Amino acid sequence: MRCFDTSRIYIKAGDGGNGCVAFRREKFVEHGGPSGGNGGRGGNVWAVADDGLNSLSTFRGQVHFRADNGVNGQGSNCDGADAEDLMVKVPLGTIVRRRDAGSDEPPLAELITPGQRALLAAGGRGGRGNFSFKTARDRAPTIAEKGEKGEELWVDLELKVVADVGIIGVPNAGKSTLLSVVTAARPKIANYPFTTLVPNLGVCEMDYRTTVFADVPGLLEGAHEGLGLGHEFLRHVQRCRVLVHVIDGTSPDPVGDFNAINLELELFNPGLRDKPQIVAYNKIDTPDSGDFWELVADQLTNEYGVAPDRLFPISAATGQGVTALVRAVRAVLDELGPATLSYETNALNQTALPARRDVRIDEFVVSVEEVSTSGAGGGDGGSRVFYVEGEGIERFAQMTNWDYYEAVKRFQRVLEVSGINSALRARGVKTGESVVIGDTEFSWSDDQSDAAVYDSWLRDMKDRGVNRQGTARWPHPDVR
Ligand SMILES: Nc1nc2c(ncn2[C@@H]2O[C@H](COP(=O)(O)OP(=O)(O)OP(=O)(O)O)[C@@H](O)[C@H]2O)c(=O)[nH]1
Ligand SMILES: [Mg+2]
Repeated sequence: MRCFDTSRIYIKAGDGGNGCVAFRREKFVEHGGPSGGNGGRGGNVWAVADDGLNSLSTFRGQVHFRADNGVNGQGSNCDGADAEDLMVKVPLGTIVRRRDAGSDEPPLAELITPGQRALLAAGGRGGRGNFSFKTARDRAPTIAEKGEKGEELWVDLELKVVADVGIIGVPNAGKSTLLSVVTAARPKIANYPFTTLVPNLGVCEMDYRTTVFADVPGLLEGAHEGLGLGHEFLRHVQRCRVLVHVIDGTSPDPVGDFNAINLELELFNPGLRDKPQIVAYNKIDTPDSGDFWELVADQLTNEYGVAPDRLFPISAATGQGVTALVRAVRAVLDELGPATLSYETNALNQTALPARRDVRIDEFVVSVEEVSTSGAGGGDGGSRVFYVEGEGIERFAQMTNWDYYEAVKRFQRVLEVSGINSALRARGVKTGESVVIGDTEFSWSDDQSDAAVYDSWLRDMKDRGVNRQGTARWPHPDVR
C-alpha cells in the first residue's frame, strides 16, 4: 500500500471583467450621464476535500485548472456577472504547497475533513465602469478600468492518507509488528531502533468495520524539537483520532518510556495529550515483560490515571490480546462519532473568502539597466531602462485601460503622488528613456503638461491601431 502520492498542477483564477464607458441616451438630453457598468469578479480556485476520492490519480489526466473570467460591464449601468468559483476536488489528507516552496515555507493548505476547502488562487476584481468614476467635479468621466488579472500558480499536491489510529511508542517497542498483525501491511520489522523511517499505513477489517492504522516511527526525547525527524511524525500523529501507545515490556523502565513519550506529545502540541490513548503493554510472551505486567499496570492506573479499560497486555508477536485491543480502539472511534467531526481544524485552512491582500502603491523599488545601442553605426553609448517594481503599482498599471485619456491621466497622477516620479527623477531619468512597470512600458517625458500627455496618448493609440472613436470626448476639455 502506497501512502504517498504526489501531483503537480497549474491553477489560474479568472480575470475580472472590464469596466465599461457608456453614456445614457435620453430624448431631449444631449449628454446623458455616465452609465458604464463594472466588470464582474473572476472565479476563485479552491481545493476541496472530497471523501469519494482516495488518490491523486485524477490529476494524471488533467493538469490545468482555470476558473472563468468575470463578465465585462455594459451600458445602462449593467454590471458584469461574477464568474463561478472552480472547485478542485482532492482526497482527504492532501497537502498543497506552492511549487518550489522552500522547505521552511508552510503549505498553502492541508485538507483533512470532507467538504473542507482552501482558497488556492483569488479571482481578479472587476474593473470599474465610468459610472463609478462619476464625481461632483467630473460628472461625465470617460474612463474605465480593466479587470484585475486572476492569480496563477503551480502547486504540488501531496497525499498523506489520514489514519484513524496512530501507533506510537519508543523505538523497538513493536509498533510495526502490531501493525502487521492487525492489518495486511508488511512493514519492515527488525530488532533495532528506528527500523521505521516513514509512517506505514494499513487497513484493518474487523467486525465488518474498516479502520486505518498508521505505524509512526519511534519517538524519542527531543522529538518535539524536531529530533529524530520528530516534527514530521508528530504532525502525522496529530491527524489520527486515537493513539495506540505501545510500551516495550522488555524495557528497563517501561513506565518511564511511557511518560517520556507523552511529554513529547504535550510539548509538541498540548492538544495531543487530550487525544484518546489506548495503552498496549507489549511482548508479554517474554518473561522480561510478562513478569512485570501486574506491577506496571498498577503503576499506570494508580499513578498515571490510565483507565483499566484502556490498558491491554499484548504480544504483537503471538497475537495474544490483540483482538481485544482492536475492539477497544473501535469502541473509542465509535464514541468519537463520524470522522468528519473529530479532526482538529488547522490554522492554515481557510474556509472564508479572504479579501485580496491590500497592497501599497507607494512601496516600490526602482532599478536601472543600461541598454547598449552601440551597433555598427551607433556611437552615442547607450540608453537606459528604468524598472519600477511593486505589487501595488504593477497591479494598478495592469488595470489601467490605456484606451482612455483620462485613465492615462489618472495613472500619471498616481505616479506623482506615490513618489515614483520623484524617485525616477532622482535617478536622473531623461526624456525619451524607457520606464517599465509590470507589463507596461512607456517613454519618459519631462513635459507632463496635459497637452503633452494628451499628445503622447494619441500617438500611442495610433501605434496600437485603436480607433479613438468613443474612447474620449473629442477634443478633450483639458486640451481645448
Ligand atoms: N518477543 C516479542 N518480540 C516482539 C514483539 N513485538 C515485537 N517484537 C520484536 O521487537 C523488535 C522490534 O519490533 P518492531 O515492530 O520493528 O518495533 P518498532 O516499534 O516498529 O521499532 P522502530 O520502527 O524501530 O521504532 C523486533 O525484533 C520484533 O520481532 C512481541 O510481542 N514479543
Ligand atoms: Mg517500526
